[in-house]
Amino acid sequence: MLRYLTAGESHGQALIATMEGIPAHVRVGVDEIAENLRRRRLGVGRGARMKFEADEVTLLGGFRHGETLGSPIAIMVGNTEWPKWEKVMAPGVVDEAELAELARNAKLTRPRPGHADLAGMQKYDFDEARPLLERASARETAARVALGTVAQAFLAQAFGITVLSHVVELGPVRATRPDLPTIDDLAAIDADPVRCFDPAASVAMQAEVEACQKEGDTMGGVVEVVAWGLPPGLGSHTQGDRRLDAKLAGALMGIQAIKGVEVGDGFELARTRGSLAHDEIIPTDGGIRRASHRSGGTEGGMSTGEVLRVRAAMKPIATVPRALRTIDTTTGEAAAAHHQRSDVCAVPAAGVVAEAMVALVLAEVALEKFGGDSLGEARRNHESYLADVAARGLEIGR
Ligand SMILES: Cc1cc2nc3c(=O)[nH]c(=O)nc-3n(C[C@H](O)[C@H](O)[C@H](O)COP(=O)(O)O)c2cc1C
Ligand SMILES: C=C(O[C@@H]1CC(C(=O)O)=C[C@@H](OP(=O)(O)O)[C@H]1O)C(=O)O
Repeated sequence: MLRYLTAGESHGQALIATMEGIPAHVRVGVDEIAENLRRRRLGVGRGARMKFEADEVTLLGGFRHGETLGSPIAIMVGNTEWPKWEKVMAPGVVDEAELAELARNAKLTRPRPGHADLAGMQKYDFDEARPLLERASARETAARVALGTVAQAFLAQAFGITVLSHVVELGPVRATRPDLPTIDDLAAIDADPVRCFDPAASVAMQAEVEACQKEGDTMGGVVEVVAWGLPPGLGSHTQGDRRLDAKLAGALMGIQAIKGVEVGDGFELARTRGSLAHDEIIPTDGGIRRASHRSGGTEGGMSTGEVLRVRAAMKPIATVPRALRTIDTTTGEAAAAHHQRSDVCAVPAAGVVAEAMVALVLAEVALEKFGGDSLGEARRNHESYLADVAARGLEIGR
């Protein structure tokens, strides 16, 4: 069983991520985690904070000599900007004078439409947005990317699974994407400023972000996560909450600002006749293959053994510089929503977060199917299952 939690505020001292269930002997180090955190900060449209703040990774538990121990993992991602926020975010009691000073300077009483500010103030009984936005902020996704890196290392080393992502839409611009991207297609995607496969679309997307920034506006978009090397049979048709599709949708919708998820051709399939919507099964030498790849690699809530493809739609950033209408909660009067600094577009970064979430789901369902307290045990269980599937003439031809 895989379970994980994150803690920590956006402008707090650090984020903490813990995870239990990853087998022993998975090789993963600070450098790999730091590299994925670096990827998460990239992309056209990210705000000023991404330039001056750094993620400081410390492995606090669950690792020894570059490998997992099979014990609970604890990772800390430090905020280098903490000294500037020590007073505002002090976890301990602060004296009355200091509290009054903070209130005079920084009370956020004009909640932003589209962010957690207003619903959070209503629900948690706060008279300003600061205590809400701190945890609602997507800064938290750094902790999930750290965990996702460990999940990715486990998937690669135990089963040969690779998980990557790319941007397929940014605002109104759509990329012409390959029906079935290869690992090579997406391996170099970080070199593109919007992490897009299609060079012409990338140029148009960058222009769109620039125009948006000039006009004091913000943007959303769509990312696609692709996973290669899955065996058939991860997830289960037997219960709604065990369906791989349900787990993927839940995990992706758990990312801040994600408002829609599609598995495979998703909504497009709803507009297509059955004769053209499904992936026909064709015999090959000693096995089977599919004539198309519309399902995205799941059927009946289980992986089919084909390439997994899932997309997530991100709404535009809520902190719109051309401030939106709101109220001042101290007076009840109409006001402009608070705005200090912000990303204009964080879709390329959301792709890296989506990769981490898909990897965490795949690690969970793979552990459910194959178990294993050590990497070797998980690997053996996987190999013996594949050998059995092949012996029954049902091997997936590649
Ligand atoms: C990587 C990433 C970066 C984000 N950056 C910002 C930002 O700079 N400003 C902002 O207002 N929202 C940003 N967001 C979105 C907010 O976190 C999100 O709008 C907020 O949590 C409300 O979304 P929800 O309605 O889905 O919870 C970002 C989201 C992600 C995934
Ligand atoms: C810090 C990160 O993203 C932040 C996510 C975020 C939000 O509201 O979600 C708002 C911005 O922070 P601030 O309001 O302090 O400028 C982003 O920079 C990060 O991704 O590491």
